[in-house]
Amino acid sequence: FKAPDFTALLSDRARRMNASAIREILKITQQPDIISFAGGLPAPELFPLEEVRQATNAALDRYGPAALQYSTTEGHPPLREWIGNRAGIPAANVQIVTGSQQGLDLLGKILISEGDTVLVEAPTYLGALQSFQPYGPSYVQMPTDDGGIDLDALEAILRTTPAKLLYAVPNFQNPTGRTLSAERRRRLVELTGQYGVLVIEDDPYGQLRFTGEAAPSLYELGLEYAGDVNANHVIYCSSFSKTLVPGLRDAWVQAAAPIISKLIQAKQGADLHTPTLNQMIVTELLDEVLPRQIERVRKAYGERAALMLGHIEEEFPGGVDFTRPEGGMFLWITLPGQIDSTKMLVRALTRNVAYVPGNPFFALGGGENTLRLSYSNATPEQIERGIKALGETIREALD
Ligand SMILES: Cc1ncc(COP(=O)(O)O)c(CN[C@@H](CCCC(=O)O)C(=O)O)c1O
Repeated sequence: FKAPDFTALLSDRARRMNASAIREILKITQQPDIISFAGGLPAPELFPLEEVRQATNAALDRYGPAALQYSTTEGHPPLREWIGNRAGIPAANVQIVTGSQQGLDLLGKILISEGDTVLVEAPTYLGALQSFQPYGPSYVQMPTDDGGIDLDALEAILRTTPAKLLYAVPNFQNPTGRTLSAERRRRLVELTGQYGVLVIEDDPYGQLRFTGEAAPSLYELGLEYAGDVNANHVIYCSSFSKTLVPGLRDAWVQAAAPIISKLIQAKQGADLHTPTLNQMIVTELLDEVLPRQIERVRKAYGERAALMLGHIEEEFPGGVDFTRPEGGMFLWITLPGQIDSTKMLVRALTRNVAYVPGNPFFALGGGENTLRLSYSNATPEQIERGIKALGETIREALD
C-alpha cells in the first residue's frame, strides 16, 4: 500500500495559499507570560458578556426553533434592514457574511480572474492578500505616505496599467493606523470611476475614531458619483467584530445588485448562510448595546493608544519612526534601515513581548525593517512593560 502523495494532489489554487503571519504568531502569544501587541484582538474584558447572554435568550424566546434552523443566504432580514437604513440604501444591497474575512474571500472569488491587476496599498492588510492570493491576482502596490495612498502615484499607475480592482482600508488602516483624507478619498473615487476600476473599501474600524474629524466613506462618495446604488463602483465591507464581538463572526457587504446576487451564489457554495442564532443575537444588540459598546471601546482604545505612544517616545531610541493613529487598533513602526523585524522578533520573545513583523503586509515583499503594534488587547501595565522590553530589544539590535 502506498500512501497518496497529498501535496502532489493539491489544486493549483491550493498551491497559491500561504499561512497568515498573524494567526501563526497568535499561537505563540497564547503563552500567559507573553505581552502580545500582535493580533488585532478586541479587549475581551470589554465584551458585553451579560448583554450577549440576555440577547441569546431573547432571540431564542422570540424565534424558538427557527433560531437554530437553516436560514437564508442573504442574511437575517431585520439585520439587513437595520444596516440598509443606516447606510441609506435598500436591504437588497446588503449581504451578511461570516466575518468580513469571508467577504474578502468571496469578493476575491467572484471578481479576480487569474492575472487580473489588483491595486493594494504598500503595506496592506495581510488577511486580504491571503484571501485574494488563491485567485491568482497580479498585484500592483500603491505607494503610500503618512496620509495613506499617494493619489498622484495612483493616477500615474492608472494611466498606464489597466486594473480590475483596488483594495483599500481608508479608516485607521491595518497595519499602519493611517487615515485617508476626505480630499484624497474624493480623488480616489473619481479616478477609479473614470478608469473603470472596482473599489473594495474594507472598514471594520470606522466607528472606532478617538480623535480628529470623520471623513465620508468611499462608498458614500461612490454613491454621490454614480447617483444610483446599483451603479456604485465602490463595494463596502464592515463588521461587528471590533464594535461588538469577533467570535460571533457577523459582518456585511454593501454593493450594487449584480455583485450582491453573485456574492449570494458564492456564499451558497461556501457556507449556505451565516450562523442563524449569531445574526439574531447581534440584531438584539443593535439599538441599546451597540452604541454604548462603541463609546466604551473608543474611549479605552484612545487611552491605550495615547499610553503606548507616550512610552514609545520615552523608551524607543532615536531614528525609529511611528504613526499616530486617530482611531482603530494599530500603529506602525519603521526601524532604522538595517534592522530586520522578523529576526528581531526572536529576541523580543526572549523579553516576553510579541508583535507582527511588517514584511507579510507587503504584497510584493519589502518592509523588512517595519512592524505592527496593536494596543487594543493590552492593559496599561502591559503596555508600559511591553514597550520598555521592545525598546531594549531595538537598542540591542542597533548595537
Ligand atoms: C482590515 C481588516 N479587514 C478584515 C478583518 C477581519 O475581520 P472579521 O472579524 O472577519 O470581520 C480584519 C481583522 N484583522 C485583525 C484580526 C485578525 C484576527 C486573527 O487573524 O486572529 C488583525 O489584523 O489582527 C481587518 O483588520
